[in-house]
Formats: sequence, structure tokens, C-alpha cells
Amino acid sequence: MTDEQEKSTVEPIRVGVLGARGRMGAEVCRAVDAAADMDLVAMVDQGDWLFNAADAGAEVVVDFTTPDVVMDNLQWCIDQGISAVVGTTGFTEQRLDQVRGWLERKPGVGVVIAPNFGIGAVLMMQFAARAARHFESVEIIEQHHPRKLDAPSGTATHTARLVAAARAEAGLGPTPDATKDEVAGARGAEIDGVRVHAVRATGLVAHQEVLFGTLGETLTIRHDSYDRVSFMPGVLLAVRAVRTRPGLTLGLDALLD
Ligand SMILES: NC(=O)C1=CN([C@@H]2O[C@H](COP(=O)(O)OP(=O)(O)OC[C@H]3O[C@@H](n4cnc5c(N)ncnc54)[C@H](OP(=O)(O)O)[C@@H]3O)[C@@H](O)[C@H]2O)C=CC1
Ligand SMILES: O=C(O)C1=N[C@H](C(=O)O)C[C@H](O)C1
Repeated sequence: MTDEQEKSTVEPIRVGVLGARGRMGAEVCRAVDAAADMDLVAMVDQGDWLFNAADAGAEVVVDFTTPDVVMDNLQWCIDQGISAVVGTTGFTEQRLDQVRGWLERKPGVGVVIAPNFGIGAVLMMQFAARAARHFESVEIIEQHHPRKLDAPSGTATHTARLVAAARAEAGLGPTPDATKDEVAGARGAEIDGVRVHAVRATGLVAHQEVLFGTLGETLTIRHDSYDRVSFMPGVLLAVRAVRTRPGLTLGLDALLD
């Protein structure tokens, strides 16, 4: 049998998309539809019956909905034995523990949850974590389109936690800052001791800068998503991998190695 014949005997992955009419969901539907090794079998949005995905035989569900519905969606997928790729934000440690608990009862099911599916964004977070130990100051500035519901972004929150963990490991104390916050919020939000500033403006898609400072120098690590197609290679990578990774995979890092 030739390689081509062998390839054509591999069954396409049957994919359902939740939040299919949203900005990301619609882009995911186009990407899955265009992928030769995937079949788009269900497009579910607000008001649609979730069971459409199970009835259509989805093996993997991709969720880009909202933080207030994603947990119910995930619990349903795991109960149905359907693996899930999740880009929706709002995952606290408590939520992640809950997902791990559901997965323990369904050992064959895989879930990938990633705060950002952009390959450049994943690298930006890795570089930031690597730089963190060498700089006494660090602040994160995330910039998004004004229809975004949450702030700070999932990416900024995740970056802050990575940076904070690297600083703690290197024995760095709090960042130096003598400023009195005379107007509430002027110095941004604080996540694990790292200041995070959220900007919302028409024309933006998804952007982040991590600004490091030490004596006589600064380092800025910046990533820009100008178009939601930037997230698609990461989403498709996760769809291809998730069924062979039972349990919870956090972030794309493990899939890129
Ligand atoms: N991880 C990553 O790489 C990325 C993550 N995101 C995150 O993805 C999420 C979605 O973003 P975005 O696409 O911009 O948001 P949108 O608001 O454009 O899309 C969300 C969609 O989900 C629908 N929805 C709401 N409730 C349900 C439900 N119960 N079942 C099915 N669908 C439902 C909404 O319908 P309706 O409008 O009628 O409420 C809407 O169509 C956000 O949390 C965002 O932060 C975004 C980009 C990249
Ligand atoms: O809502 C968005 O648009 C995005 N959400 C994710 C986040 O909150 O980090 C990923 C990316 O920044 C785009």
C-alpha cells in the first residue's frame, strides 16, 4: 500500500464546535472544515441543544464560549466520553481541580485547556518566564478588542503566575515601587505580586507586552495577534493530540516539544 492509500484509510477526527457563531468559534469551524484529517460534525451555539454534538458522533469538542458556561459544557463532554479542547478563559485553580476530578471518573478522556493557542504567544510566555529571574521589575500590559468580556486576559493572568513562580524560585522579593495609588486602579491589578494593566480599544485583536527592568536596562517581550487565524494552528494541533493524552493538559507547551 502506498503512503497516500494508507493516509486515506485513516478515519478523520469528528469535531464539534461549541460557541460556533462567536468570533473564535466561527474561525475554528472554518479551520476544521479545511483540515483534510477532520470532519466538522456539529456547530453548537447559545440556545442549541448540546446533545447535537453527541448525536453527531463528535470525538473531540472545541469550546470557545464564555467563562460562565464553559464548566457545564466541559462536565457534559467528559460525562459523554468526548475529549475537549478549550480556549475559553476563566480557569482558576479551583476550576482546574474540578475538571481533574471529573476526568478521574473517565480515564480515557483527554482535555486540553490553553489560555492562548497562538504559537507566538506560547513562546512569549516561555521567554517571559525565562527572563523573570534576571530583572527586579516586571509589569504586564495586555491589549484587546473592546468586546472582550473579561479582564485581565487569561494570557496575562497565566503569564503573571509563571513570572511570579520564576521570581520566587530565584529568591527575588517584591518589585520596587514607592508610588501611592492615589486613584484606584492607576497601578493596575496585582496577580501574585505582578502588576497587570488591561487596555481595550477598537482596532486591536489580542496583544501583550511583558516589560522587565533592572539597573540601566529594560527588556520588552511583545506578542501581537492581528487576526484570529493566528490561533488556528494551535487549536488544530490540540485537536489532533487530545485523544491520545488522557487527563488534563494545561497549555500548548507540552504539545510543541
Ligand atoms: N485560548 C485562546 O487562544 C483564545 C481564547 N479566547 C477566549 O475564548 C472565549 C470566546 O471568545 P470570542 O469568540 O471572542 O467570544 P464570542 O462572544 O464572540 O463567542 C462566544 C460564543 O459562545 C456562545 N455561547 C454562549 N453560551 C453558550 C452555550 N451555553 N453553548 C454554546 N455557545 C454559547 C455565544 O453566543 P451569544 O453571543 O449569543 O451569547 C457566542 O456566540 C473567551 O473566553 C476568550 O477570552 C479568545 C481568543 C483566543
Ligand atoms: O478574548 C480574546 O480575544 C482573547 N482571549 C484570550 C485571553 O483572555 O488571553 C486569548 C487571547 O488573548 C485573545
